[in-house]
Amino acid sequence: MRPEALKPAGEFSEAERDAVYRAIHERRDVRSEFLPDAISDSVLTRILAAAHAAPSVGLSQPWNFILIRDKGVRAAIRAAFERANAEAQALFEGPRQAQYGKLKLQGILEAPLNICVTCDRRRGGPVVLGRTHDNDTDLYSTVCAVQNLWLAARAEGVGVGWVSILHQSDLRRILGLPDHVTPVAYLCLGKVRDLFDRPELEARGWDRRRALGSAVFQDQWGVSGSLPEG
Ligand SMILES: Cc1cc2c(cc1C)N(C[C@H](O)[C@H](O)[C@H](O)COP(=O)(O)O)c1[nH]c(=O)[nH]c(=O)c1N2
Repeated sequence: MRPEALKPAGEFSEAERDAVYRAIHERRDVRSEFLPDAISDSVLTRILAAAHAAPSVGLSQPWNFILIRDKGVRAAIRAAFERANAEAQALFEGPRQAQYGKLKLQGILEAPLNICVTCDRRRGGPVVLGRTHDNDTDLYSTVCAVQNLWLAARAEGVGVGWVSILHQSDLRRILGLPDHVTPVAYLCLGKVRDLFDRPELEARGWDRRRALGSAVFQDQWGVSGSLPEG
């Protein structure tokens, strides 16, 4: 280790801490609220730099960001979504099927910018530190980049919607991805004025957020559902 690379961790002021938590809690998945205005290059660069600062297995930084503005490309993706979405709707039964049909689950054409975040499965060579016993850690790293992007976008007043109702094969064909590159996230981005104050799927009665206590166990699976002590 080069000692000169170490510096005091430094404390966040209360306002800085509040801002971080605000971005986390006020981040939303956006499908309909996109404004048509272009995202400026400086804002986009900051958002992408935040994504690119994500943790990655063995520092392999396996992501790429494909910026998609072309209307023809977006129309092809939108058509692929429509096909996949019809298949998805058929998988739900009873009243859920009709309820699903009423949800808007993408803003591919309304958002001025789409970004496909991909993972290069060869990045870092055949043996990557930390990936030796879990080959999917490159994909997890890429998802970390997506989350950084999503949070930075919130702070910049830019909405992000993740569209996963797409056959990977369609994405590969339309975007010309080589076999060793996996599309991880297809994102729609645009400035927003209004945002839901809670997940839209909750506001529309599809599902509810679960209490933190139901997600936390002590020492073993399911031993208790209480919050950690401390
Ligand atoms: C991996 C993955 C994939 C998808 C999503 C998210 C993630 C993490 N979400 C968004 C999802 O519905 C949303 O995050 C939750 O409903 C919680 O809402 P907020 O993100 O808090 O607004 C999402 N939303 C949507 O309308 N269409 C989609 O295809 C997807 N796909």
